[in-house]
Amino acid sequence: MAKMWMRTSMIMGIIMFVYQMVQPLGLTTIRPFILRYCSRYIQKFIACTNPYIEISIDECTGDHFRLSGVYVAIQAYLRPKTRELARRMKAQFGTNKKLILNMADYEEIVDEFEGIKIWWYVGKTVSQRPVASDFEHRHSSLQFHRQHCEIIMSSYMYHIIKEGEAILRENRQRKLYSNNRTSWNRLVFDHPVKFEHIAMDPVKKKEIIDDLISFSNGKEYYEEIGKAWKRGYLLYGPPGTGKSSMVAAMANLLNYDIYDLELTAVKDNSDLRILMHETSKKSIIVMEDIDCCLNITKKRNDSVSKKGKEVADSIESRVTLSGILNVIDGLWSASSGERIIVFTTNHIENIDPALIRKGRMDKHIEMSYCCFEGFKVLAKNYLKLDSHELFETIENLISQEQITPADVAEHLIPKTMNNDPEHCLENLIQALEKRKEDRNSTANQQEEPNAEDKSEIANPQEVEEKTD
Ligand SMILES: Nc1ncnc2c1ncn2[C@@H]1O[C@H](COP(=O)(O)OP(=O)(O)OP(=O)(O)O)[C@@H](O)[C@H]1O
Repeated sequence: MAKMWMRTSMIMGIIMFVYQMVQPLGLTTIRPFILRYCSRYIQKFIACTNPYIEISIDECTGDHFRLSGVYVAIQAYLRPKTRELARRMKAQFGTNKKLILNMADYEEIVDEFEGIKIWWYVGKTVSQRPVASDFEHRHSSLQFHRQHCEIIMSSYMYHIIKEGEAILRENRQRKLYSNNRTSWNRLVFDHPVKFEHIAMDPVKKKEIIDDLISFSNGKEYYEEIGKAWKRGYLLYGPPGTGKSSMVAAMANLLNYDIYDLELTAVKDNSDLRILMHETSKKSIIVMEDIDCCLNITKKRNDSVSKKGKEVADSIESRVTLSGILNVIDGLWSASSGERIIVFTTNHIENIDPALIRKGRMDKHIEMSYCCFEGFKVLAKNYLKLDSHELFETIENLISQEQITPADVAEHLIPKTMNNDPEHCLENLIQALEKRKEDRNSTANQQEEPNAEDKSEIANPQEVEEKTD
């Protein structure tokens, strides 16, 4: 170190000496060169002696001054630390008036990674735009000791970007898209339903959650097996069993957007292709009541449901089964990023098997009538009850009657302020008992004509009289 200082001061001395010699000669033309040479040397000298490295990440990217995704991710990563460590912050209000705090200009905080200290700092730059006026933008700079360069470059930088992106994804305002003929309209997706609210067999529910999570974390796996990163789910079951709620819960679990594709609004296969290619990654594309859509059911003319017939009469969609198959397979192969396609139907028997074969619809999920486990979920959601003495009666009745979770939920919602949980449970018991009575009386009615028939046959005299 001492040697270096000696050598540097010698060189500085020589430079000063040369400069002093040159100055009185008035050699104005070579003076700037000498000065530039000196300042370059000084900069090199500082770089050699300073053991710290600085990297700047600019707020803007490219010639068009677009906001850099990496910069945004870094800001998101630093945000929790900023709240904790910074003395000066800048406040912004995001969607839903959510308060966002970032580091103020020229503020500095310290981060730590694997025992290494990293100093973060926000600076400002003024850039000259080719057309418009000069414009001021920010950069985030990190400083660290030269000896940690390898770890910072190979691990830390990737770590902060990944973490930042995960934070952004979590806080992102999700979107619900609905289509017209060839374009999507966007709304904020704000459905609060989560898997814990869905009434269904808990084993089946866990299986679905595991499947979704392993899909969303499966980038490497899908690459390894050479398959597009896509998954299809078929949700089938009677109305009111929670198919739409399940789609919303899926989107909330994975933090995906929803594209609610109304096939009856799409004129033909080529418009369908345009719509599908406009969907973004990390999304769920839903086609509800797929059996009701035009031209794609198994035996359209004789078995299409009532709703399907009404739709068929009212619009002129020429989307065909092969159009849908092509567009799904095309999307599967041509676009990058994870996507889920969900078909829902009340009549699985009406759907062409080609549309729901494994590989297109990988998982078939039956949404069925409410079981006792499902009821317990609803009782917890609506009445905040984990147990009650009336549960046993309900368990007994619900195992015999077919009642949808939507119907159970309707009985459990308190109708007036005075409705206590017990009253709601009694309402449900009454409803279940009424169903039981109705079922028994229908069964009796069906049996009665048979009894008459038998008695008629049992009395041959009467039969003879009748035939006469
Ligand atoms: N399995 C369930 N778990 C919790 N709530 C449910 C469930 N099924 C239905 N519900 C309640 O009933 C309402 C209607 O359910 P949903 O629209 O999800 O049923 P669906 O099967 O999609 O019906 P449809 O076939 O008529 O579209 C929901 O808003 C929810 O409150």
